[in-house]
Amino acid sequence: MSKVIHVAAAAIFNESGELLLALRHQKQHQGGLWEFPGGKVEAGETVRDALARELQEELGIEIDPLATTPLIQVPYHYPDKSVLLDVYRVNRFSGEAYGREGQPLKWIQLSELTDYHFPAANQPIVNALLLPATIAITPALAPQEYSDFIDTALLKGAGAVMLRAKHLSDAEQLSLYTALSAAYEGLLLIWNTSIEAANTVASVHLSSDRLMQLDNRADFKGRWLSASCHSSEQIKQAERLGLDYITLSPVQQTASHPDASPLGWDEFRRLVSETRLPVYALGGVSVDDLEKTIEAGGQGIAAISGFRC
Ligand SMILES: Nc1nc2c([nH]c(=O)n2[C@H]2C[C@H](O)[C@@H](COP(=O)(O)OP(=O)(O)OP(=O)(O)O)O2)c(=O)[nH]1
Ligand SMILES: [Mg+2]
Repeated sequence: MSKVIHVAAAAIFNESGELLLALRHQKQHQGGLWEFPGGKVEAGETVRDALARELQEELGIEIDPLATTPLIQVPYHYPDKSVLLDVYRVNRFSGEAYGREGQPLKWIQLSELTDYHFPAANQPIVNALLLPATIAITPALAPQEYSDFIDTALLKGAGAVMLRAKHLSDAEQLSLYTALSAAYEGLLLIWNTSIEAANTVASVHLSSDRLMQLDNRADFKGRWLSASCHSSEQIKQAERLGLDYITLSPVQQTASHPDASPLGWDEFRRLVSETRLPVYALGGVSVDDLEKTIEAGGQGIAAISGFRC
């Protein structure tokens, strides 16, 4: 097995909120595809220092390495090499970016990201950029109470809402999901449901049992597909099926599942480091844990409490 190449890469945003892409030269590995600027971490260098050096060498810009935020780590095996892409968000830089190695650059809107062709390892990075940092999960409510919950959750900073309404029939849940999607245009509304009931809704979340029963994601092409994971085996299945993201729980003791033993933050960090998928911390966590979650390599947090009145 050849050595893993550790790569520091950057999702660089300018003041207008545009994202910088660079085109890899035809003769490079994964040539002719778009990339997030960066390069190999050298011996004795921290990843953030490597990032600052690469951005200076490739783009002629200066960054403060400590002002960057971890976005995602992607371990990926190409047939000819294994890489670990260590991707950071960069929101501040000085100088004007230009292709110092002759590579074309492009500032794009996030909404255009899916129009570009990237190396296969970049799919989780694209997802991480498109997904929010927080997901509010609905408690069991009467159907007419969900829009109040969503209004409050959005005010409290929720970036997406997961409809989890197991006390309602599949048909009731589907009509609720349909009505709420129409009422909250532009909101990522995720339906926690079964493979069979999922119909054609835009975003489906599976329990870990349902995840283990799924063979492939062909029926979910072009839609968000995610799952709840509690173990390394389940995470591997989610990765094998090419899911878009997962929740990992319970990170801490939680009133809703008092018998489940918590993973703790060290185990959360370890499990996250083994997968390329974006991971939300779930179970006994709140927005107050967001910074800790992101430093531990997570995408963000998912929670019920903390998003209610
Ligand atoms: N910088 C960067 N590399 C990526 C991305 N996606 C992806 O698979 N890679 C791979 C391609 C390369 O095999 C490896 C690192 O590329 P690199 O820019 O450091 O190295 P290079 O191929 O330019 O070669 P070198 O001349 O710097 O030695 O990571 C990405 O988005 N950005
Ligand atoms: Mg490079």
